[in-house]
Amino acid sequence: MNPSNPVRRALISVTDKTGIVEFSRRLHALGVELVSTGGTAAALRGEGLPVRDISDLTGFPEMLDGRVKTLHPKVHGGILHIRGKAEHVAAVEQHGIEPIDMVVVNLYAFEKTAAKPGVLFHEVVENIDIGGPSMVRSAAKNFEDVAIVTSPGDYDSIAAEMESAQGALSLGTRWRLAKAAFATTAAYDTAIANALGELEAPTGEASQPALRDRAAGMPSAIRINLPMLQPLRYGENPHQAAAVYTDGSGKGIANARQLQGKELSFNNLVDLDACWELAGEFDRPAVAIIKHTNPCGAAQGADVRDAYLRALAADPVSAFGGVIGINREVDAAAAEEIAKLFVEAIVAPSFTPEAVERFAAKKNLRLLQIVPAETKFVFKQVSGGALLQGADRGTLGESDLKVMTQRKPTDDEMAALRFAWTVCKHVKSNAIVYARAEGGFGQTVGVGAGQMSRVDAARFGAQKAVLPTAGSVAASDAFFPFADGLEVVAAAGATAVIQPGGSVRDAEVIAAADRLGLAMVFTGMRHFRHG
Ligand SMILES: NC(=O)c1ncn([C@@H]2O[C@H](COP(=O)(O)O)[C@@H](O)[C@H]2O)c1NC=O
Repeated sequence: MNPSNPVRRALISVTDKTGIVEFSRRLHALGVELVSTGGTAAALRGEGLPVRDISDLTGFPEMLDGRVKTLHPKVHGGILHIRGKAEHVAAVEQHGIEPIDMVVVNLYAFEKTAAKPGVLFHEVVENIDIGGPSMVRSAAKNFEDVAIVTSPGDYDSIAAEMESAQGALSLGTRWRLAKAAFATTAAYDTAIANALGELEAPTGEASQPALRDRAAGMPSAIRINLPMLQPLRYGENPHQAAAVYTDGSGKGIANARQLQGKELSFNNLVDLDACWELAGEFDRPAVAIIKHTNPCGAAQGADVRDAYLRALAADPVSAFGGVIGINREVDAAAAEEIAKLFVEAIVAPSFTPEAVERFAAKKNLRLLQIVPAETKFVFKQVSGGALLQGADRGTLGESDLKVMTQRKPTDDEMAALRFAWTVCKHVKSNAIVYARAEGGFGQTVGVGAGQMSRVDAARFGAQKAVLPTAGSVAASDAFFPFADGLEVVAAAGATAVIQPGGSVRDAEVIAAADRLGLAMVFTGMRHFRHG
């Protein structure tokens, strides 16, 4: 096909019929013959469009419950022959094969079907499209002569281009469509392999439900298929290339909507993810200010402004140039305060128009509006392979907390301990978090992050504290192997401690806590965060 060879015949076979009538109408107006499979033909005919049945083109009925409709040499020969090759043209003429210049296909909704609660095994299998991907691949391979349209989002621009070019499409457009088509079939097969990989073996019974036996465990293989959303200027450092990729869900940091500000950097996205995850832990208004993935301040408050001011007060020096995560809509009062500080980026579920107005003067400040996503797995690449683990969704129930000391925490201490423990989960190991809870609203006091020894984490957290550590509480992401870390915490003036417990020297550590007058709670759960 070239500009002087317009599309004469289009084969249309779509499960998602969005926009197909309007697109077909425009093709028909350009003189294109419409050939279609059962349901699609009915939909087009129902709107008064002249359609030729696929069975008329193949000379064969659609059969086997739709398993065989377009799987025929008259279809694939019509798509695949090279128009400029005499032998190909002679062969199709000899066999009465009519050229198909455009294929419009979208596939059986496999993923949607497989995700249906209570779906039967055979229903999942039946929704594996065979004929559709075959046509998509044939047409994409022969992009020099054939156009392949797989996305309803392309209908309008394709029709418009054809209308301005006497029914033809440029090679550039066909190349772009072909690449998108192969990405579509790759993603489709990935989805099938992923879904089937988690199903129990078939029993042959018609009523077998498609249960996922590994729903709570790990996938049998990792097949990642995430298209690039946009290239980034560079990675962690300027000499590293980088880009951001999307799962297409429209949720989470990768898909957050940027309302204003400079181009996002790799480090911005990493830090935004960290602060959103932390702020999102709390039901009350909460703000997390992050530097290098660790919180320099995190707090709850009566409203967003209050939470922000309390988070900032925890370490205003480190907060300079940080990123901020907020778990609530940001209003004008909060924006007014936040705009006084130099920060790189802010992420929140929404911003009032007045808040957006307040930020508008800060042209470089990146504002991101996010739809929360539930992260199921955390992926880490290592040389020669990868590690996959369930996301750290561990939370504390009432019965998980065991008071180990003679003194029980007061209600205020307990509120602060719970807050400190939640923040600690988001701090690089070894982590000690000092916190307090004025009026029940948690606030970090000092954060000792990413130290090679727990005793250093306890020391640095206290040394860095701007707010008084006297009267605070402390959380430790893993057990104290010796009493020394606990002694540092007590020397800093903390009155209560929360930690997993489980050390062979727990008895020693508990005795030290009693000797120092501390209240200490065990959680039975560790929150290491290595990287
Ligand atoms: N079996 C075949 O030959 C075949 N040819 C096309 N399809 C699919 O049938 C669907 C459209 O069916 P209908 O036009 O009947 O609604 C499309 O999603 C298309 O990808 C087929 N179905 C499954 O493999």
